[in-house]
Amino acid sequence: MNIHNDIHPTLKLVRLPHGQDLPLPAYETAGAAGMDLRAAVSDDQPMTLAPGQRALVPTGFVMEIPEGFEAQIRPRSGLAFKNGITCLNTPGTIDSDYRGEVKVLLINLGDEPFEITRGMRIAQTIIAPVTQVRVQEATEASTTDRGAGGFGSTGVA
Ligand SMILES: O=c1ccn([C@H]2C[C@H](O)[C@@H](COP(=O)(O)OP(=O)(O)OP(=O)(O)O)O2)c(=O)[nH]1
Ligand SMILES: [Mg+2]
Repeated sequence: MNIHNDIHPTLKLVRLPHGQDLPLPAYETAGAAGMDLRAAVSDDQPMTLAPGQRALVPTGFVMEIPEGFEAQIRPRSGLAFKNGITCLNTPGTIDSDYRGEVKVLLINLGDEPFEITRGMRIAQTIIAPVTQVRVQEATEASTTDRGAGGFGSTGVA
C-alpha cells in the first residue's frame, strides 16, 4: 500500500522518432524514487565523452508533466562511482510547461573516455511537487536566533 494514499499523478510521455524502439522510463523496483533515462543516441554513432568533456544526450521523448510538479534529472550513482559520469547541472529541472525533448547534460569527471551507447541508462528522473510562491517585497526580514550565520556557523561536532 502506497503511503501517499495511492495518489499517482499521470506523467504523459511522447516518443520522438529517434526514440521509437527504446523502453520508456520506468521504475526499476517497487520502491524506486526515480525512473531511469536511456540514451537515444544512434546505434552506429555512439557518443564518446573524453575526460572533462560534457554533452547533451537525447532521451528520445517529450514529457507532459502534470501541473504542480517538476521533473528532476539526477545522476546514477553507479556511473558516478565507476566512471566519474555525472549530470553537470544536477538536479536538472524540467518545467511542467516544457514540451521539447528531455535531454541529459552529462560530464565525464573520470580519467578514461566513456562511451554512451543507445539504450544505456544514463540518468534518472524524479517527479516532485513544486510550489509557486507569491513574491512580496518587504523592507526587512523577521529576526531569528540564527540570524545571518551560515556556511558552517554551527560547527561540525
Ligand atoms: O537537464 C535538463 C535541464 C533542462 N532541460 C530542459 C527542460 C527545461 O524546462 C528547460 C529549461 O531548463 P532550465 O530552466 O534549467 O534552463 P535555462 O538555462 O534557465 O533555460 P530557459 O531560459 O529555457 O529556462 O530545458 C532538459 O531537457 N534537461
Ligand atoms: Mg530556466
